[in-house]
Amino acid sequence: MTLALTFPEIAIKNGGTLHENLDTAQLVEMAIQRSEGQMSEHGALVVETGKHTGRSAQDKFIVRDVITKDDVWWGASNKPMTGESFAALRDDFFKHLATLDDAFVQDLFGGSQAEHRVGVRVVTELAWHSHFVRTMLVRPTPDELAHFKADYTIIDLPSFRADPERHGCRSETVIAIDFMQRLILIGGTGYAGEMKKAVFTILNFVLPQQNVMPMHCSANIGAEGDTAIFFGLSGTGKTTLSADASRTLIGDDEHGWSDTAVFNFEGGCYAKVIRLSADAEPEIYATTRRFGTILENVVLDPETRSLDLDDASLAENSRGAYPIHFIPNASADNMGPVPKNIIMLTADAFGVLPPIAKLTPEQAMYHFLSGYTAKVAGTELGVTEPEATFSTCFGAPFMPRHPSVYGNLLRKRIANGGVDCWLVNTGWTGGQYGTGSRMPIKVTRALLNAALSGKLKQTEFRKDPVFGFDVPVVVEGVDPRILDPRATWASASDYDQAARGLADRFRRNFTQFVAHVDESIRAAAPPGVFGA
Ligand SMILES: Nc1ncnc2c1ncn2[C@@H]1O[C@H](COP(=O)(O)OP(=O)(O)O)[C@@H](O)[C@H]1O
Ligand SMILES: C=C(OP(=O)(O)O)C(=O)O
Repeated sequence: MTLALTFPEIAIKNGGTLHENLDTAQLVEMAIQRSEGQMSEHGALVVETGKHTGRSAQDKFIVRDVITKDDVWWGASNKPMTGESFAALRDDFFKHLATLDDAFVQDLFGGSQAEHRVGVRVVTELAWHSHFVRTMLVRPTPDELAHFKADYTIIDLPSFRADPERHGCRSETVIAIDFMQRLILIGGTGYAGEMKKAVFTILNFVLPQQNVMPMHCSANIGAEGDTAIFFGLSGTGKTTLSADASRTLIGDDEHGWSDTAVFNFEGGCYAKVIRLSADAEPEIYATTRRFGTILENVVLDPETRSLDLDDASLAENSRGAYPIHFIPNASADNMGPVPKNIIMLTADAFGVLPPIAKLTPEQAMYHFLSGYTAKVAGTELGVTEPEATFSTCFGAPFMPRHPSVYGNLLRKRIANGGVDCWLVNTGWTGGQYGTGSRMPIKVTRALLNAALSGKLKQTEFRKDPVFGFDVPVVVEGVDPRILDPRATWASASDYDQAARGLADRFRRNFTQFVAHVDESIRAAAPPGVFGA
């Protein structure tokens, strides 16, 4: 394999400056000087990303001809790019870089467990993107920096405009990964999240070969040293629910499960801040009022510099990025023991799934491969209201290998024993999106507390006739009616129809995995018999 790019190859305009490894204060100052953003009354850096307020999922490519075909899963999420197109793109990226007066470089790690991490050199056009990526990834110690070796290079140029004909892409936006050159090119988008998701994609490619399960999940640790992981697609509550004053936060979005630990890939969190409530999410709310936090697409009063977190006029997907230690009680080393509980979060826009259900190991594998949820408005370009989707592994856009690779790793780990699995609906209750309402965060937290404390599995369950999993009948501190979604709908027959419709969708979606799993997993499909 070719090594990652080295500095001399990164040339900017004659006499221009390559700012290497600037710290937070320097980057914030430069971002403000260059009018990339403004400071809020409490010191957060507030920036706008223009039309790019979410990931450009359709613009992500993997170079095809230099890796063996079987290494990559060419599902809808991974589009192939020829080596020729990538070469042209790479040339044009370097030409574009050479027109810039300056650029920023950060040397960072993806991965907190030293034996499983990758060194990433991130070259950005914008000071605030450099600040973002430094906030989000794992910052090397001075000694590690002195000996830093980049395994991968990311070049991130929002002002670059791709040419679909010449570069073999779809639009002026491009995110292209060449695993052999170990080079990632991100152009034509201001959405900073693309950089962190690119590192996630790298680790999702690399870690299965090291027998580590990479996961789109958050993670925290209870008082007894019991780790919980929360799988979920964007917007299902990984960040919200993992920040819990009674538990130690490992991370909010991307983790590895090795033989010895659950470890965060990152060193920061990326929270959704639209309509953020100080009451329901106090720890996250507090980060919006601190120097060092970056707020993307939050509306700022130009006179008072106060924030309006309720104003979605710039974006529904407004975000706060902050280093993990801004959350009180975060783990010092971004790691915890192997999990005792696995939570699968789903934002069910049909409003038919119960707020919590207990899964057998086979059902857990079935739901992991299915990845049913709703895409939440704004998280991907073009999504304006919740949209039902099956995103395998609860993170299809970031999984370069076949889902069965991740599924088999999960299965092995669950089979080692001592893990309880739960499905949690953070989506709609009392009817589908439009009629019902979003599950109250307080209810979800109460149910999670009961599950994680070990109390919930001791209570009485009923078997759900449509979905086949076990649903608790009574949980202390929770209105029992909300536990039974059918009882929350105005019309039970409408519920039955919607539930059977979702069960059908599950079965249709799963046909793609049938050949990859054994009969016990196939038998974990929703029976869908209610009222039949
Ligand atoms: N019951 C619930 N559980 C979790 N989040 C909820 C719930 N109801 C509403 N929300 C909102 O949904 C969003 C979840 O976003 P986030 O936690 O960032 O998801 P993720 O980290 O999975 O992308 C937040 O804006 C949160 O306030
Ligand atoms: C950053 C992202 O992930 P999440 O929404 O899960 O935080 C994203 O999907 O763009």
